[in-house]
Amino acid sequence: MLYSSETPAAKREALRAGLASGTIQRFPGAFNPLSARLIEAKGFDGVYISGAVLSADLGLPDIGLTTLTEVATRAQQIARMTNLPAIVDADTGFGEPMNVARTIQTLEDAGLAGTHIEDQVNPKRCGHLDGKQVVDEDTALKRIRAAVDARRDPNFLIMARTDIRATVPGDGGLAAATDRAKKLVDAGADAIFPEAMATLAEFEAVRAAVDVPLLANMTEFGKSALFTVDQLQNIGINMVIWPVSLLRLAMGSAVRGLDALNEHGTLEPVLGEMQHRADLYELLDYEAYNRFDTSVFNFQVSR
Ligand SMILES: C[C@](O)(C(=O)O)[C@H](CC(=O)O)C(=O)O
Ligand SMILES: [Mg+2]
Repeated sequence: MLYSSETPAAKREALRAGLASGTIQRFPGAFNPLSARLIEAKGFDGVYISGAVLSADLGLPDIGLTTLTEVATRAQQIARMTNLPAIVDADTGFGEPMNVARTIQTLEDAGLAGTHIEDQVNPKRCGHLDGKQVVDEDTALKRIRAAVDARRDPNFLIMARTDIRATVPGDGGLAAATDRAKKLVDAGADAIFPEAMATLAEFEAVRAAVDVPLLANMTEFGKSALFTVDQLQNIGINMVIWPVSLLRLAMGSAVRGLDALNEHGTLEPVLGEMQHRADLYELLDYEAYNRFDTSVFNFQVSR
């Protein structure tokens, strides 16, 4: 109850072990602390905390409007609800290299297992939109060096994301991405997130270029096709995220529910789409709170 029973240090060790295991680590995106519990209950390996979801949750587009304080606060609320390692999207690191250093220490303090810092200019864009721009190599490497130097727990995962692929048309973009990935690793990045890869062959090219763990972003309606876990595992990807998917599913369901309410004046026809009260209480571990204090849990739920 009250949740996680694992320390942040133990979760970071588990993440490192998972990435070294040879089995791809599956990280769906939690859109709130409760959904992190569901991800754990369903047997996934970790929880991703998306900047796009964090922004959308506030009703904002994903264009660098959220602050470090907002991101760290929400990430802490999510991370502390699960025993799984959680990694959070830190966008461009919230400023210059010294801000990046502060970002890393703040996210360590918030109990995260790791983060990714990208090489877009400020203000950033969703990586799957056209018209985004990246910073020059020197600036990109300085961000990663600052991040690595700032961390106190050597197991806190610092992943470098490069958005350069989609900023250069054709094969030149892929060459730029493999080149930047290598340099980011030399600068100390523990893992690479090559953003907006169009094909499996493109992921394979990055795989051949660097030895560190690689992340694949299976976000829907973007530039990458939706490869399966097996396809990604077979080409040596170490971690896959579905960053916004649970929010999209939940919002899709909310749209259908409101339409049904407009049409029928009751939600009776969509009860099957809903999580039952009993399942919610199970996910919340209501009974553990009962054991703690029987005066709190003094009712029955009927199916
Ligand atoms: C991974 C990502 O950075 C995120 O914030 O979740 C987004 C996802 C998306 O907008 O679909 C990105 O790919 O830029
Ligand atoms: Mg993002």
